[in-house]
Amino acid sequence: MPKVLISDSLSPRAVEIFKERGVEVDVKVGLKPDELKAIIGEYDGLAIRSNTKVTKDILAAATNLKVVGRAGIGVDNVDIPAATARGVVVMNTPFGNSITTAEHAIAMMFALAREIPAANASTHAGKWEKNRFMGVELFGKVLGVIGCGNIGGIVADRAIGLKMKVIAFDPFLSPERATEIGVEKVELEDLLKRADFITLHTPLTEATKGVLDAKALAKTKKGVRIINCARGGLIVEEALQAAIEAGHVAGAALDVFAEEPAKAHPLFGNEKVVATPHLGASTTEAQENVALQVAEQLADYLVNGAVVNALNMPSVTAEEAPRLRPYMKLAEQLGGFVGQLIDGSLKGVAIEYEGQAATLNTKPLTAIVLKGLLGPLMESVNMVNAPVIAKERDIKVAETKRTNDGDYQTLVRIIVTTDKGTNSVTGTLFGGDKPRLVEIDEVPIEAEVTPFMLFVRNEDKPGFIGKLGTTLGNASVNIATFHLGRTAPGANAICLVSVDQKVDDALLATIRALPSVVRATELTFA
Ligand SMILES: NC(=O)C1=CN([C@@H]2O[C@H](COP(=O)(O)OP(=O)(O)OC[C@H]3O[C@@H](n4cnc5c(N)ncnc54)[C@H](O)[C@@H]3O)[C@@H](O)[C@H]2O)C=CC1
Ligand SMILES: O=C(O)C(=O)COP(=O)(O)O
Repeated sequence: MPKVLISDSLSPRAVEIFKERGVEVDVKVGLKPDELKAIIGEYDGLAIRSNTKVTKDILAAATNLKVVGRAGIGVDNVDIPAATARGVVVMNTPFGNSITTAEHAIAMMFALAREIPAANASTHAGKWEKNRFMGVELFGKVLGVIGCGNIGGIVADRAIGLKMKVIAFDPFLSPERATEIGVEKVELEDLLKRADFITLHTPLTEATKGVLDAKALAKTKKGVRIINCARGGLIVEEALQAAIEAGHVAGAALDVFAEEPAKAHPLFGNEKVVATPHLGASTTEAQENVALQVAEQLADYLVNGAVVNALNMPSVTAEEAPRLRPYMKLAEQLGGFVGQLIDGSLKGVAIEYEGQAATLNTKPLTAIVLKGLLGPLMESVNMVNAPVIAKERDIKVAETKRTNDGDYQTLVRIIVTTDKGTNSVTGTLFGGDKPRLVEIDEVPIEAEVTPFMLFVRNEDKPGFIGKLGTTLGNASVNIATFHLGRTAPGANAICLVSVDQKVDDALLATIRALPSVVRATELTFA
């Protein structure tokens, strides 16, 4: 039974779902990094929010970990490249808390415009300072949205309802989408110059880090108010403090901070600053949504192999997973086969899906072909990191799909090019679920992949098969199956022998020395 650790505070719904789906679950909230590191090796899955930092160090200790599920959106607390390198799938729940977070941004905008937190504190203190607080209207003001994705789009929609003029800076926002949601797409410079309120809704990345720095703040309108419900690192906090103290920025509402938990901060105590402790996603509704989604996604992956909302792997729906399963086995075997056949440095892989195979979601199949192919050539390759490794090494990967009018209803063919030549292998599924090789280097053959195999290319001459059989017999190697193929009588022939044990180097050398042998390769499959 797979085992999952919940290491941040999640709605109890998550535990119920894991149990219903046959996943064992432990809840340990507030672990220190060393404590998490000491126990993470026990778990197949980890469910987190923003508190748990899934660092390279933690991942190195996570020897059984297959998946990290973020009950929420931002994954800047997960080292995704390190997770990918270790084959750990990272998932988030991209929509569950977006309305809630957008509402928090709007609430923060009102709080700033009407100084509600300060007025509230003063009134509770019995001061009745009616003349001290003078707000500004939102009506007719320009709201600048930096990052107009899910949350930014919802904020824009609500702000338009408040009769604000919304302008957005987002290089990935299409003009069509901008028109659809009623915002004016602008450049950052323009936004900074025109906005009365600026709200941030980008992820924290190298490109967005410090997007509001001293230089950017200097370009803003005097009296601008700034709302950040995305990530603290988007604003250079010292620059914001200076701009507030200089009277240029009229106020800031911050839900997130560069260092969290933020228990002491130079901006704390400043009446122009409204602060909340990363509450953007904290509503009952959003927490139910994200807990339910993350538990379903993790359980689906660990139990059925379905991949939803993964940031480092192609998706596989729960419906597709059972259909894909025999193909995954076939694709991995074909990749592994050709990976052991090739000689020279890999340049390109072409994967052809024919017939039924062409109707499938082939992205995960291609990922597992690459895993099979690269596995014999390097350490620690898995389905998650294989496409990244291929890209890093400049190995061109091409997929083609075509309907098939040949002998087989379904075929997967892998053609690998190296600096020394080309090898190919083709397979099908017998009876819908049993992988079979049907062609090696364009020579037809019909064979099952077994743990120990011997591949021989030979001249098609009488007496060769007997000699090969005797050589194996003399070495006490038992033959399980013997498959032959040739393009034409007397032409190049191949034989694929399944044996009960590994063929050692000395025996391989004897086989290579047999007359008619062109090449002999030993193949192993885990
Ligand atoms: N305060 C809180 O509790 C919460 C905070 N968040 C934060 O909000 C962020 C946004 O969430 P979503 O809207 O769901 O994400 P999203 O992916 O739907 O939208 C992000 C938008 O930012 C844009 N973007 C990316 N790089 C950019 C750049 N360099 N300049 C301008 N725009 C850029 C993207 O094109 C995209 O449209 C999350 O990454 C997370 O960090 C999310 C939920 C709760
Ligand atoms: O979903 C996000 O990105 C959030 O920032 C929410 O964070 P939290 O789950 O409340 O720690």
